Formats: sequence, structure tokens, C-alpha cells
Amino acid sequence: MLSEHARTHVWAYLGALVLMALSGGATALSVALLQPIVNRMMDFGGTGAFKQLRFLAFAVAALYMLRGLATCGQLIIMSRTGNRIIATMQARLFNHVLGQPVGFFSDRHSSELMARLALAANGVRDVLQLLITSAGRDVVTALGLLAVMIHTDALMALMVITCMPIGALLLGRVIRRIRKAARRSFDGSTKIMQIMQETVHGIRIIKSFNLQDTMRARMAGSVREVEKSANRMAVGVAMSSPVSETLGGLVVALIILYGGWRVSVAHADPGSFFAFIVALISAYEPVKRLGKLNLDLQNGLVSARMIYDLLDEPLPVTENAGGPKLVPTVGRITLQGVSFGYRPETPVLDGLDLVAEPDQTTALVGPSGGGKSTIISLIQRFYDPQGGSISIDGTDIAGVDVASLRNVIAFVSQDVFLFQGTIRENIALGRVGASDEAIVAAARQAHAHDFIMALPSGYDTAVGEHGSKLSGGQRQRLAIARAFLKEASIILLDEPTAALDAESEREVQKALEALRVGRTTIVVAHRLQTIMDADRICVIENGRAAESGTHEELLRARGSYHTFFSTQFGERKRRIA
Ligand SMILES: Nc1ncnc2c1ncn2[C@@H]1O[C@H](COP(=O)(O)OP(=O)(O)OP(=O)(O)O)[C@@H](O)[C@H]1O
Repeated sequence: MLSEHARTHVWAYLGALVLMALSGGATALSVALLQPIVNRMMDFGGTGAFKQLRFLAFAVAALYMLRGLATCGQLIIMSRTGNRIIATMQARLFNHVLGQPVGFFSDRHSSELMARLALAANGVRDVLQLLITSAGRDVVTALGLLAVMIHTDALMALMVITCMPIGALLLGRVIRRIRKAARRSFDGSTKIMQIMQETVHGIRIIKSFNLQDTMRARMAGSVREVEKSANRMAVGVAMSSPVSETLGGLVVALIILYGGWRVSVAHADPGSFFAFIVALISAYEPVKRLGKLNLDLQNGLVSARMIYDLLDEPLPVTENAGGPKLVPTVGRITLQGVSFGYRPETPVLDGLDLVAEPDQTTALVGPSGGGKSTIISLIQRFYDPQGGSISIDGTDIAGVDVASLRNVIAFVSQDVFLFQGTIRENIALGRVGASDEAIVAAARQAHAHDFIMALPSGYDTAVGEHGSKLSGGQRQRLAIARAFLKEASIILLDEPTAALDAESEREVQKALEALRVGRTTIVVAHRLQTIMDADRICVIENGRAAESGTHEELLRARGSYHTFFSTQFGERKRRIA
């Protein structure tokens, strides 16, 4: 962290350090001036002494002004640099997360990533700020004041110095306690975000299953955990006060006894004693802060560690960015002996062979959990197969630039994802820089134009979070319009299982029929109509393509498809027959 940020902002930090040193030096000097000031006063030297005093008084005023200006400059530099660091860290973390493979996201809750992005970046700033401020302001001030003490009375200064390690030792124990509490507090905050997020997204389920009390109890538990951790941290920080105050008081008392004796009995000059005691009292705050530095650092360090944990996770090297580009000719997809499992001990696909011909629709059917959606993910290289190969027009997709592969594929997922924004913006995501005419044409092809025009603001209607203001069928058609706009030669379609009403389904089917023309389409099919419309059907069972052929061929064969079809659509099939 230091090497990265301190190096980038070296000039800003150096500037801040110089200003801090100036302010620390001004403090020490103004205290040192007390010695001649008090001695001039005690001299009773008439106008000559008063003239000197006047000069000294203005010198003190000038030093205070200098300290004020230096502090102002230093605060501005430190805040700006701190804000820069937060912005850089957030952008860097986001980039890193974006570059992670799809599996990374399955293993994490989104709120955990959000907490890291929102809270943890501050930790990096705080740690650096604390280190620099302590090194600059407090160390310089304390050293300057110590120099004043040594200059005025070396023996008394030695007495003060010997007390410091005792304080540091006593504070050490508190630190461990604070570190643990900071970690718990961070985890608790993440949990609070998670519960809030799930409540917003799952509000219908929560209400319909009367889960309000369950959610309330969950939130209360997490809120309580954060409160407890915050209290533990507060107690830790507070416990440092009696330790340092008592020790500080003892030192001041010792100095008063010894210094008082020196002035009153041994006739030492009172100015030195006065300057010493003010230097000691002024040094108290910076030294106390330095003693607590490790303690204050803990909270920031826990957060900073959260960011670096994530940033240190290596990015996959499988994206082949800058590698050879995929240039499909006809768009034939071939899967040869593909084996894959999300976890090595549970294989999902086991030597699967499959060919999706260009200008045809290949429907994947089979039992739930059989691996149909997994095939769609593998073709887009969301994951890499552990065995076998996937090629498009004879080119193995493992060797090509992933972006070029995804450029030729339009994916319409089972749960259509719409981004915050308008309908126009959502369709436009299909092709960056698409013209308005192209967007409207895509919407027409997707049978979405009419319903869009019937909305109050047409293409400028906001879709709501995740498209919550639109119906399922409308969302589907927007996703299809997006796919049209992409002009990809391969369509991968994960059909939603939830039945749309007959009217919506007809509209979606019409849109899909249009989309499929002249393209290679692989569809995870759940609807009877989609299956019957397909040119080829592939039954995915036990990690393999158990059977493939046309609907009639497969029914005649009376194999797995026949069984699957009879159990899934038996009732309707009889009706159709
Ligand atoms: N991200 C994941 N991590 C671990 N296992 C997963 C993951 N996604 C899917 N699986 C598992 O892989 C298997 C195949 O899942 P897949 O979604 O491909 O099935 P499917 O045939 O599409 O099912 P359905 O018809 O119900 O949509 C399932 O057993 C599932 O539990």
C-alpha cells in the first residue's frame, strides 16, 4: 500500500510533510521563546527589556500565524490526496472485479463486494493519512519540543524520556482487542447491506410468506453485532486514556517537584523551568497520539486488508486479450468430448458431443440440473471445460480472444437483466454507439415497438430496478431487441421456465422466430412450442447428449426423448394428437 500510493503521491506527501514540519517547528520555537520572555519579565529591566519583550511578543504571534497557514495548506493537500486515493482504489477494485471469471461471482454475495468498494477504500486513505500525519506533524513537533526540553534542562528531559516506553507497553494490550472488534464490525456491516439488498429484491416473497419477523430478527442480530463491536472498539480506545493521563500526570508532578526545587532552592533561572514545563505539556498531545498510532491504525488496516485481499486474487489469464480473433464463417458450433464440473468431485458434463448447425435451431432438453445451461456458459467461455474442446467453424474457442468470441454471440438469458435507465439505453447495450433508427428497427424486429410506444414516455420510459416496471414478456422482448441490435451470428437462448401468458408467449415466440433466421441458435428449451419448432433436438442426460434428431425421429425412436416428452408434456401431447 505504501509503495503504491506513497510513491504515486510522493510530491503531495512531501509538500504536506514540509508544512507539518513548519507547523511543528513553529510550535517548538514559540515554546522556546518563553524562556527569554519569562527571564526578561523577571529582570525588571525597564524600557530596554520591554522593547525586547515587544519584539518577542510579535515573534510569537508571527509563529502562530505561520502554524495556522501551514496547517491549512497541509490539511488541503492531505484531503485532496486522500480523496484521490479513494477514487483510485474504487476504480481499481471495480476493474479487478469486472475482470474476474463468472465463477468468482457465484462464490460471493454482492453486498460483500459492495462493502469492500464502499467502506474499505476509506481504510487505505485513513492508514496513509495517519502514518503521514504522525510522521510529519507529531514526530516533528515532539522532537522539536524534546530538543527544547534537552536544551533547557537535560536531566529533566532524561526523566521524561524514560517514562515513554512504559506507556507504549501498556497500550500494546489494547491493540489486539481493537483489531478483532474492527474485523467483526466490518463483517457485520456487510451483513446489514446483504439483508437490506435481499429485502429490496425479495420484498414480494417476504410479504407473501409473511417473513417480516424473520427479516427483522436477522437485521436486529446484525445491527446488534455491529453495535457490540463498535462498543468494544470504543472501550479499547477509551482504556488508553486513563493509562496515558495517569502516566502524564505523574511525569508533570515529578518535573514540578524537581524543577520547583531547582528554582526556589538552587536558584536556577525561572524562564528555563517555565519553558520546560510548557514544552512538556505541549509535547503531551503529539506523544499521546503517537502512542495510540498503532491503535488508531487497526480499524483502517482491517479495511485496507479487505481491499488488498481481493486485489491480490490473481486475474485469470484465460481471456487471451490481444490473441487471435475469432472470425466465424458459417457459425457451426462443435462440442467434442466436453467434460466439465463446477467442482472436480461432481462432474456435470461427461464427454459430451454436440453439433449445432448454422441456420438451424438446436434445442437442448432433458431433466432439470442435467447441464443444459452449463453448455450455454461453456460456449461463451464463462468457464473452461476440463476435457474435450469447443470450436466454432473449426477454431477452438480456447485459443481465441474472448472478447472476439463474445462479439459473435447474442445471449438471451433465462432471467432477463435490465440495467437502471430507459428502454432506449437498455436496447442500445446490444451495440455500443447504435443509432436511434437502429434501436427502433431492432425493437420492431423483436415485436417490442408497439408496446414501447404505448408507454407514457415511449423509448425514454425508465425500466425501474432490474426492469421491475415491465412485464416478464416485455422484458424478454427488450432482451431480444438487444440481441437483434448486436447482429451476432450465434444466438444462445436460455428459455425462461416461468410460463408467460398466452399472448406474451406468442409475441416472444414471434420475436424469437425472426431472430433465429440465418443464425446458429442453441436454445435451452422448456416450452413445448420451442421444442417442436427446433430443427434438431438434443437430449442432455447424465452429462452426455443421450439422443439427437428431429422431434418426429426422436419420438419414433421411443428412447429417452420419448420418455422425457411423455412425462413433461404427456397431457398436452395427447391433446395435440
Ligand atoms: N455456479 C455453479 N456452481 C456450482 N454448481 C453449479 C453452478 N451452476 C450450476 N451448478 C450445478 O450444475 C448442474 C447443472 O446445472 P445447469 O444449470 O446447467 O442445469 P440445467 O440442465 O440447465 O437445469 P434446468 O433445466 O433446471 O435449468 C446442477 O446440478 C447445478 O446444481
